[in-house]
Amino acid sequence: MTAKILDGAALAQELRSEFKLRAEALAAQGVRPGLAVVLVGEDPASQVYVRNKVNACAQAGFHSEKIVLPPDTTAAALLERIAALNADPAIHGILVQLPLPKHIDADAVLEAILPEKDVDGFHAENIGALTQGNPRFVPCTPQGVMELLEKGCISLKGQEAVVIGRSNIVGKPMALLLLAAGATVTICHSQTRDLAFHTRRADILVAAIGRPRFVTGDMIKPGAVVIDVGINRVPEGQPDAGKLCGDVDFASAKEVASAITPVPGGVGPMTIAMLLANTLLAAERVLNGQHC
Ligand SMILES: Nc1nc(=O)c2c([nH]1)NC[C@@H]1CN(c3ccc(C(=O)N[C@@H](CCC(=O)O)C(=O)O)cc3)C=[N+]21
Ligand SMILES: [Mg+2]
Repeated sequence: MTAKILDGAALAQELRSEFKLRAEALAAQGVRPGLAVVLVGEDPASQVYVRNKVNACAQAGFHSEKIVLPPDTTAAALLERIAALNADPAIHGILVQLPLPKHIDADAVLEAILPEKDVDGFHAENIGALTQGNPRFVPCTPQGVMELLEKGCISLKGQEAVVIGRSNIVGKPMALLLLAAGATVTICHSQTRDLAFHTRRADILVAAIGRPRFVTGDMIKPGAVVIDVGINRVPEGQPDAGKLCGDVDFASAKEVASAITPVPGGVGPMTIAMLLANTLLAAERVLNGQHC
């Protein structure tokens, strides 16, 4: 058996065409959705991601602003920029690219973004709302995974879902969304005693570990749905060294799973699509006077 591919690139493209129409409808009512992306420092990977986000905005007819600050920017200076964006009526969504330089307290920065402009869904108020089952802005990567599962007609009610990774950005919100959808959820992490014991029980397995090709076919239950959130470089000495790969060893996993997301072309493009979705939502809420 070889797994069905869950094509995130194709679904993201479909969604982005829909967003373009919704943006035009909003613009006709006098509101052009606007996203500000703030990058501190010169990390090459971050520069690529930020460029992709700004390009996606342009393609969908959104207004966007890219704000690039030097690596030695102080927390105070960054907070000042965020305050200005909070007050800017042309900006509906604010994204501060992570990771931030070590001398800046990232949590304090994320809390400074107005919750109604927090299109990443990282503000404590938005995480709290998600936890209580009244989601406002949901973090983009896990939300993109839910869209892919829905598009693939993968039912979650009563299913055993196992998430590897407990980050605030992916693992924890992913687990909350799967729980809300009726799955029985296990969160595994670096201190989990017998990881393969858990992964082999999973009907839905989400890998968000940050280790190239870590999850191999023998760790997967036959027929499981495998979601690969990892974005890594293939280490030297392995086939395709230097290319992009996920946290899942695709070659062995696809022989065991019933459905699987590829890297690239799986979860990554969906993350960007959900960023646009959240920005639209923020702009629509302003138009409708719903400040949540
Ligand atoms: N505040 C904040 N919000 C984020 O959402 C955020 C962040 N910081 N910091 C970094 C991570 C990473 N991330 C990705 C988004 C898209 C792809 C993506 O489109 N990947 C393509 C490949 C891109 C390539 O070729 O490098 C794919 O998987 O097909 C990857 C990674 C968002 N992040
Ligand atoms: Mg994690």
